[in-house]
Amino acid sequence: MATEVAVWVPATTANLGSGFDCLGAALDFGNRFHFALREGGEPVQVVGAQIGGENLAYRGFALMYERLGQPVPPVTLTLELNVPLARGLGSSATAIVAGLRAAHYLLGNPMPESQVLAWAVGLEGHPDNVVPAWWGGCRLTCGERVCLIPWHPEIIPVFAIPEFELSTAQARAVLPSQIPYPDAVANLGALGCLLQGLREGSPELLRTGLRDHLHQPYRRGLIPGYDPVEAAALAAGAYGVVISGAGPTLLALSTPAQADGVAKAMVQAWQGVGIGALSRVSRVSDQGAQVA
Ligand SMILES: Nc1ncnc2c1ncn2[C@@H]1O[C@H](COP(=O)(O)OP(=O)(O)O)[C@@H](O)[C@H]1O
Ligand SMILES: N[C@@H](CCOP(=O)(O)O)C(=O)O
Repeated sequence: MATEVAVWVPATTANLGSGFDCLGAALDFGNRFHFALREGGEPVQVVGAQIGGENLAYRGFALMYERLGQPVPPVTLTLELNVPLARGLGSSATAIVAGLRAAHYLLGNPMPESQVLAWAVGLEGHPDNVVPAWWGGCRLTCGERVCLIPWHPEIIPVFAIPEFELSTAQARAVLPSQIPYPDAVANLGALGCLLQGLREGSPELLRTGLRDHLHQPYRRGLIPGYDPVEAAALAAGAYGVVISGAGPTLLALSTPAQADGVAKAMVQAWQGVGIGALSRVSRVSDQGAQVA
């Protein structure tokens, strides 16, 4: 039996506007988690980075042993993090997927992959970052059904990542428990347009499809600078701007030719309201979580 394993998991951008809690895409950067079993000592030693809250990589790791009725072995966990924490780029999903995948591997892969994925989704609470992190690509999840959504290669995701954090828990706390019927209907139409727009690379369909009525109206107030950053991206030629995951990172979809200009405009707009930000011109990647 192996006693150590490394798992790489991609960052994700979830929701993509109208696909709240069901649509997300894997990106071309990610986190690496190395797990080495020990004979004894404290349950977990973490090396490489400090996580503000609970270490969800260890939580996922321990969950696998618990579900199989086995004692959780002491482990040294080494983190190589490239996904910023609490920014809406799926950091928690990388950790959960890595923990479960690592423990599953070390136990000899005894469970169907679909069961391990379901446990990962259960721990995160929604599938739209965990599922693309697991499989790669852009994925729509509906119950147990997962669809690969074609992503036109001329659509470039451009991220503006502000210096402040916003936890997913905070961003979910502002959502109402009920929404008006017209808002639900508007999102049904928008999601249809978005999926078609992502497939065709159609600017008109993307503009319509990125409009959301379920979460963004309630969350944008948590993101100082949202309005000027959105306006700057649109003026620089973006198809639209949405909150990446639960925020505060903002995602613009752009043509390849305009991507660098959109990135620069978004960062400048954030700086204009006194908030530091970094940009990242990314790609949707086919590569899901990898055990090495
Ligand atoms: N890379 C990581 N490794 C371990 N635990 C993590 C990691 N990223 C996030 N977490 C845990 O998940 C919690 C929730 O993160 P969250 O606000 O959902 O961030 P994000 O939106 O970036 O996924 C964090 O407070 C932390 O306890
Ligand atoms: N659908 C979730 C997505 C959270 O993604 P994260 O990258 O912020 O963890 C939500 O919008 O709450």
